[in-house]
Amino acid sequence: MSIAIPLNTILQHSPSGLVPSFSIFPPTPSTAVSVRGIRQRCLRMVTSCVSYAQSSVQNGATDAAPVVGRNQIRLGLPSKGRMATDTLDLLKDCQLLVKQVNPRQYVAQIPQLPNTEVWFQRPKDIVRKLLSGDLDLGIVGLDIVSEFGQGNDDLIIVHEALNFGDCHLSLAIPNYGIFENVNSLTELAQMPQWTEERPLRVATGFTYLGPKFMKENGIKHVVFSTADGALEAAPAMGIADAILDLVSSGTTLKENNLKEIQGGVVLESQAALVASRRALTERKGALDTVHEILERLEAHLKANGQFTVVANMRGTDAEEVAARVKTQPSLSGLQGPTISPVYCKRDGKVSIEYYAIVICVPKKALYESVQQLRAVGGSGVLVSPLTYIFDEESPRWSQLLSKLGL
Ligand SMILES: Nc1ncnc2c1ncn2[C@@H]1O[C@H](COP(=O)(O)OP(=O)(O)OP(=O)(O)O)[C@@H](O)[C@H]1O
Ligand SMILES: O=P(O)(O)OC[C@H]1O[C@H](OP(=O)(O)OP(=O)(O)O)[C@H](O)[C@@H]1O
Ligand SMILES: [Mg+2]
Repeated sequence: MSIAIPLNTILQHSPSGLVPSFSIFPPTPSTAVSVRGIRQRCLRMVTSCVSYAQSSVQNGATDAAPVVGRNQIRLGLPSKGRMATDTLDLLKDCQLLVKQVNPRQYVAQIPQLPNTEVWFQRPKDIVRKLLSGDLDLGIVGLDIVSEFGQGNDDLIIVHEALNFGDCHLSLAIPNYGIFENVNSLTELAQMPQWTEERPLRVATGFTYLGPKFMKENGIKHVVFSTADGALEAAPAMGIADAILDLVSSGTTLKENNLKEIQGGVVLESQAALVASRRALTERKGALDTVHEILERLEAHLKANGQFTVVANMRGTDAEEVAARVKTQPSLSGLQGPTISPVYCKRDGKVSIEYYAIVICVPKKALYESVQQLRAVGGSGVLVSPLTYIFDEESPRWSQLLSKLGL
């Protein structure tokens, strides 16, 4: 298997494989950050680039930044792209409003987390900076974590399903010409066209995951090229035979006469909360902060998929009503229904003829649940959105502690 990757890509994609001779962002102790401070830092960066123009370039700090060097916990969020707004919206929904004075200011605060500073970065730089110790936590797509984290043990996925940024990394080929009847990875690999002299040419921005996937699938004669975007044009331009890129709606593939193939999905991705193991174990306050963020995220995301449903039911006592409700599969709620007496006043006397039942139902099962409620005598059904569901303990928190060996 031969792999053709431009030198600059190799440099960017090897967080641990470089021997850099200078640092773009030298690790600095924690400071109160001002716009002037950032400007000065950028100026220092430019000066370094100029005076070391002949040197190799590393993306991020030279060495892993010392964990004891600063007190603030740093959370990296996407500075632009399709993840940026959704990330801020999710945090806002968790009452973690990010206060950014100006969209061009790359540092911000979350008043609810006074020991934490937010740094806006490109997603790939968030992963790089988690590895170099310049960030402690981050929200990025799993695709970027896999591509730029390269299986590094220091990266820990704290929450793998933040419910936005859904896409998958997939191999796609033209739906015409010699590929017309090729519909699987096996069929693609078995095409007689690919030889050592004329390998399958794949265009991709994923120069770590691409070759890894091909190797794992035993595809020998393959060569990779890379570009920064609009990869779907490569086959029609004659630059590549196939592409390996992110797909969400599938429109870009379709519009460029490309198709996905069976067995060609490299990974499924959505936004995730990621942390540096070193930061969580060594930086004071980092574990408490991630616990709070995780609890808020889980409570919000769990509630997001559910409605609270309240209905009145005529009955003789709470147990009898409960027994009737329990005959219906969609009416159990989180831990069974809550049933309380409704006190009515009739002829000057207080009596109990109705019971109020409260359940949480998955949004998708709402109509089915209303029908089931009616079937057992429910009336006056009220439906309202749920904001948070805090479990006794967050399951991901226990998983995190065990990953950290705590
Ligand atoms: N259709 C999609 N195409 C690309 N990324 C997607 C898609 N849907 C969700 N994502 C997620 O959004 C992340 C950011 O993608 P986006 O293209 O917006 O930003 P970027 O890659 O930083 O910018 P650029 O494409 O300019 O390099 C991806 O890494 C992925 O996790
Ligand atoms: O399945 P779809 O919904 O059509 O989305 C997939 C496309 O979106 C992304 O490109 P992006 O918009 O980031 O442009 P880029 O190629 O310039 O990065 C990705 O690289 C695909 O080209
Ligand atoms: Mg893009």
